[in-house]
Amino acid sequence: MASKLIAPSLLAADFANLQRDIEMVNQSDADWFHIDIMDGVFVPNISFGMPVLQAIQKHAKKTLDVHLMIVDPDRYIKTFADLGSDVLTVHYEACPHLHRTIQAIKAEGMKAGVSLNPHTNVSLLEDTINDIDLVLIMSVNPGFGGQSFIENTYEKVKQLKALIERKGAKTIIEIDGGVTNKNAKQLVDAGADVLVAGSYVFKSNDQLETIKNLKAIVNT
Ligand SMILES: O=C(CO)[C@H](O)[C@H](O)COP(=O)(O)O
Ligand SMILES: [Co+2]
Repeated sequence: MASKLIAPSLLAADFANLQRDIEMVNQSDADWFHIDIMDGVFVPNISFGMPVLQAIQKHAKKTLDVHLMIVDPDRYIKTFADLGSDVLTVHYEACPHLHRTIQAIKAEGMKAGVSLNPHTNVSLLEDTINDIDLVLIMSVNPGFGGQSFIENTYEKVKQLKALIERKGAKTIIEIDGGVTNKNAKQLVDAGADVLVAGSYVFKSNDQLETIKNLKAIVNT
């Protein structure tokens, strides 16, 4: 069985000490950097944009997992490729031509991710799942870190896993929002492959130890 991955979300990092926090992730047992881009339109919050991502890319030594919470993401696919994104995830709810968007992400050499809001049913990916490299299931409403995990997520992960298997797809499943040591094991048991953790990692007293423990929990 492939090892399960941990992706600390820099949304919860100390932006006045961003390089320090990036180096912490570089040295940790974490696998990916999760980077949340919010436009204040698709979600009711603005996070950061291209200059900050450029600065992150200069120091980050692991996979850049970029989560776009923006309207009309097609406009910026090439820009995010040029900024070093390895995985580029768009929201299902923001893409009227999802199939075209997925192909455009892949054409730029990135893995294509599609994220589902808590209210969006997994079955809507029936016709695109074989083209999607990663599905990101939101386990909170997107826009803010530090929110409580929505319990219905376990059921959604199971439904998505069943869809992937039924279609013979190679898609991996990522979970984002309110992940802690309390729900991590149950999420991987339901079928998750990658867990994003923001506040749980960065607000802890020993971040390296927190990541190490989370990684151990999901791989036992
Ligand atoms: O996409 C996100 C919010 O829209 C963040 O990735 C997510 O909230 C992670 O933060 P936390 O672990 O603190 O919930
Ligand atoms: Co995110």
